[in-house]
Amino acid sequence: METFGERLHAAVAERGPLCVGIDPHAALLSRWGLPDDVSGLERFARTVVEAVADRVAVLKPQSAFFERFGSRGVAVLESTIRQSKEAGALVLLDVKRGDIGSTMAAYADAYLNPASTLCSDAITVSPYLGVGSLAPAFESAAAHGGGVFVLALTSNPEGPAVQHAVGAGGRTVAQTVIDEISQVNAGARPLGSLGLVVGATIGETGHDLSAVNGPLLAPGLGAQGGTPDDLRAVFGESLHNVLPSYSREVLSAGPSIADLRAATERVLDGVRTALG
Ligand SMILES: O=C(O)c1cc(=O)[nH]c(=O)n1[C@@H]1O[C@H](COP(=O)(O)O)[C@@H](O)[C@H]1O
Repeated sequence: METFGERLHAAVAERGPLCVGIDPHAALLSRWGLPDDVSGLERFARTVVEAVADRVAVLKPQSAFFERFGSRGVAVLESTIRQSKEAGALVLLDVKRGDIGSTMAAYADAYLNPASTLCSDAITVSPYLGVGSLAPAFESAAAHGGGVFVLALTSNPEGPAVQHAVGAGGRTVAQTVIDEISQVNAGARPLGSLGLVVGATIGETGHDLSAVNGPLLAPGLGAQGGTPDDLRAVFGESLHNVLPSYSREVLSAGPSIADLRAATERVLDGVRTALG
């Protein structure tokens, strides 16, 4: 069985280093002329999948915007995951889960076990109950060829108050997360299956990402003010493992399929140049 790291490496080699987020904000539904209900959600997600799932390496549906419509929204999420995979994109489900280990095992079953209708190629998780509490997700990912992206240095302005806090060993909380994930990924070729989330907006923070040996998801580009030029300062020597992620910057080009594709091409060109 191929690992997620192997599959992601191949997808990026074939399609380029880009993740497009599917974030059906109420404001975007309105901008696209769609109702703010489950039919609008369904049209929005289907259009994004039709426009880009056959050309981008990774699609990242943001679960919150589907959950907002209850079980019918989750049913749309299930079809979005299925259709995206069928068109050849890897699906990174953005759910940012994190809980005690025994509960984490149930989340892993929901999102990483092929028996589930929500099974995705990878998920986002939050490490603030301790990286060790995420072990059931790491184990499920390893068993099923999936991936897990752990929040390390997030793109929002509130992040540093927690993530830059220095612990007993003199390391920041974020560096502890980075180091623990690096240990699990050590030795994997061409890339480990555990990723980190590091926002493109954070600037130079002095954190050491050189040993991660896994994908570095970089949200915060576009709508949150991050630019491809910022990536060098944030990632330094680890630029080759960066997976830039855009949601609103691309989505606001819709509902025209051609315009969504053009926006995707434009951001891909921008990040290719920046990543070198
Ligand atoms: O895990 C994420 O993807 C994530 C982490 C982070 O630090 N910042 C961040 O913005 N995100 C997500 O990335 C997307 C960003 O959307 P845009 O700002 O529209 O590109 C949202 O779905 C966020 O929830």
